[in-house]
Amino acid sequence: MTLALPTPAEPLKIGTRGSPLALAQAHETRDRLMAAFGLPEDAFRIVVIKTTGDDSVLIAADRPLKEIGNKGLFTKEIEEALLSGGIDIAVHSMKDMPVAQPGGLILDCYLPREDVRDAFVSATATGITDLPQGARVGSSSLRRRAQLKARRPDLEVVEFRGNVQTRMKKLADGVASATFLAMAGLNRLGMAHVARSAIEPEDMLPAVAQGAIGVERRLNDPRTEAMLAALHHAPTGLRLAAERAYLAALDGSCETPIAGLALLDGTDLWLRGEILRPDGSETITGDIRGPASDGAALGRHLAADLLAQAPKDFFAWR
Ligand SMILES: NCc1[nH]cc(CCC(=O)O)c1CC(=O)O
Repeated sequence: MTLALPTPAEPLKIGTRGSPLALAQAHETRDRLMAAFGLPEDAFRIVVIKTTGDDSVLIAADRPLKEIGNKGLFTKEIEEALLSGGIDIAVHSMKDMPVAQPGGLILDCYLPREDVRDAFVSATATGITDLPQGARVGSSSLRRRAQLKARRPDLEVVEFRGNVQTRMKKLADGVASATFLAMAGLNRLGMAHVARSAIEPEDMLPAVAQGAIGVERRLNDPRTEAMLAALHHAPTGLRLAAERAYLAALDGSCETPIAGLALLDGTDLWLRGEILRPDGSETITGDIRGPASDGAALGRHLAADLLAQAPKDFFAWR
């Protein structure tokens, strides 16, 4: 079924970062809009926007992510373009999105969620357990670093950034024996074959919103509101409402090793959470079940539960 929509005079401008994954996500969004409304490709224009997060000096490969900070690193310039009318909608990896959007913008359209799992990538080992004693693993994600150290304190973790190709080259050059990538990104790039194994959430709980794409728009823009409403995947929206409320209540940023995942079980949500010390020396976990319509409340309750379990100095490194 195609939906009727007023024919626009101008192509709808879709804003995105320029990385291969960001472009794949922008194309998926465009393709879904074309299919939903029976529109031709030239009804859309994909506009690439460079963000602070794409600045190669600021984001120098050996600079720890936590030094750089993450508040809107990949989103600020894109949101400015939305507000100024340079673009009409913006496509984001929800994993990288701050929990609140700037005034005048709204994020209420999610595409169907991809695989939520982390991929284990290595030429020599099949998974975390068979890495040799003291092996070097590359990751700049505080969550993955902490989760890995919690399971294998003997391993050495080194900073590891860049796109998939860059990271594969670093592995080939022996910079590390293994790394992690999101299965979602690999699938969307048609590169699932580089995953040696997919790590189940029971073994490594993913980041909040991992695998989900969100489409942001201006408030008071009825045309994009109607278009995105038709695209929105409600089950993904219910899951992310719980996960993002949980993250917001923990005041999460990329300085905080936080994991969280909601699954739908009929009309109920099952939300699991984990917070860790950055060195993996302590892990606090919890879960909660309840009606999917109460997702945000479930998220806040789980966050409060984990915070109540945390010893006084648990967040001292913040
Ligand atoms: N922080 C970078 C980032 N943001 C989203 C993804 C992958 C796609 C996703 O999780 O939706 C990645 C790379 C990675 O973790 O491998």
